[in-house]
Amino acid sequence: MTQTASPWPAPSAQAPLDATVEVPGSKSLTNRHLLLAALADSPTELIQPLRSRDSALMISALQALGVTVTDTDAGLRLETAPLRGPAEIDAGLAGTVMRFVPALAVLADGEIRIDGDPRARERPMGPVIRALRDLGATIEASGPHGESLPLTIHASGSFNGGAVELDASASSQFVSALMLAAPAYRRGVDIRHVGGALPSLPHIAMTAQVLRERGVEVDEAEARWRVSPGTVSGGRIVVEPDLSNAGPFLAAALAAGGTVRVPRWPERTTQAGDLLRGILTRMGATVERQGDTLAVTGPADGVIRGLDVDLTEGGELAPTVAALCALAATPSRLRGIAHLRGHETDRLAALVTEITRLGGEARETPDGLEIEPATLRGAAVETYHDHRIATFAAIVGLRVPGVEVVNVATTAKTMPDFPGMWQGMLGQRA
Ligand SMILES: O=C(O)C1=C[C@@H](OP(=O)(O)O)[C@@H](O)[C@H](O)C1
Ligand SMILES: C=C(OP(=O)(O)O)C(=O)O
Repeated sequence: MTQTASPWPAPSAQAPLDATVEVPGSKSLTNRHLLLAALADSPTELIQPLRSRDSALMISALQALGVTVTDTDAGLRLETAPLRGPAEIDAGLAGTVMRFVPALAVLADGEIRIDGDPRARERPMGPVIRALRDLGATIEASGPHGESLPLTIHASGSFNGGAVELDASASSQFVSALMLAAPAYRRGVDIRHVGGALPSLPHIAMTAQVLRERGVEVDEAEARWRVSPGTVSGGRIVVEPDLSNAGPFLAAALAAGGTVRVPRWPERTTQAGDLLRGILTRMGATVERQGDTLAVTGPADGVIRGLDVDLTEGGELAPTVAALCALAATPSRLRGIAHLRGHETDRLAALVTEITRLGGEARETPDGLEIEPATLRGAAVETYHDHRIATFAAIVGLRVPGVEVVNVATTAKTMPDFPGMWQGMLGQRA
């Protein structure tokens, strides 16, 4: 990871926006389809996939296990082969790589080592490691209970799968990981979540949806998911734009005024980013579909309304929403997001620290944040290798002069050229 030498001066908006922003492909859909391509019975063609650090890490992981990945004009072509080790896999800071790939790697033949960035070694992994061990995997892992990266999987070329209980209250990705690899397990999986509130249910629905699209049988009940063993079909898959990454651009319409449009907004989707339509409306925006485009217009009087919202389903939207709350005229409460403490950084602590640094007022609650109206001032915002803290700062910077973003390059985790796209939205040259 490269650290930019000097902080990026976040541009302030000089006039109301009038922009159309083409958002790159969804991280969550891209990495799911990449992983499924490794199990498919025929080649997979991904059209408009995300090309970013997280998807590059997934591609490298699959290549290390024997999958052939080729660039095409429209995207990527993947052709699989029997999965094999030995392999060394870098998960970076990608939750989708560090959780999904171990569930795939148990199917390979040989020894597979998986490690990541220093922070990746702190992100929760226990439930997925324990579940794979309960199902018969041999995994050596570090950490106090042998439950964090780095890990070594001793795989034998096939895996039984079966029934397993796990606590997914720290991350929905534990459930998605097992579900995605399950069609290739001899007995599939039958997962029960036992534990506290389960976050990010739309992401589990997305996992079920992509499996079904490829011909796999999935049975969903309350806190229980069964995936039958079976063939995963290949074929041509068009990836939706990343609606969570659209978030900062749509939020810009509230922070700066004017209208921002995002084309190719899906009519129906499992992406949690679709929740933004309701959230931004509650904060004072006018949100409308114009054909396949979503258009968000900021409030005519420029006044952003605070809100009390449960983000259990869309935790990854919290930094974007928090930026608008920090600019809002009334108090806000974000609930249901205790698990954000295990994201790229402890996002609740980071948001409180950075809002405070900007002259705002914010505090942590057991499961979220409270943010009060305040007059903000410019500051150099720390980003903690977290792409969404960087985009949080950019949103605030539209309205507050003198905001700088430390290591804006960290946005490359899920967006190839965030500074260029942001300046393009403002009609400025990068
Ligand atoms: O499965 C996925 O693609 C994701 C699930 C969610 O994880 P958590 O349930 O850990 O929040 C989300 O926040 C993350 O950005 C992507
Ligand atoms: C939590 C996130 O990422 P990850 O997939 O690494 O968990 C995120 O992108 O907001």
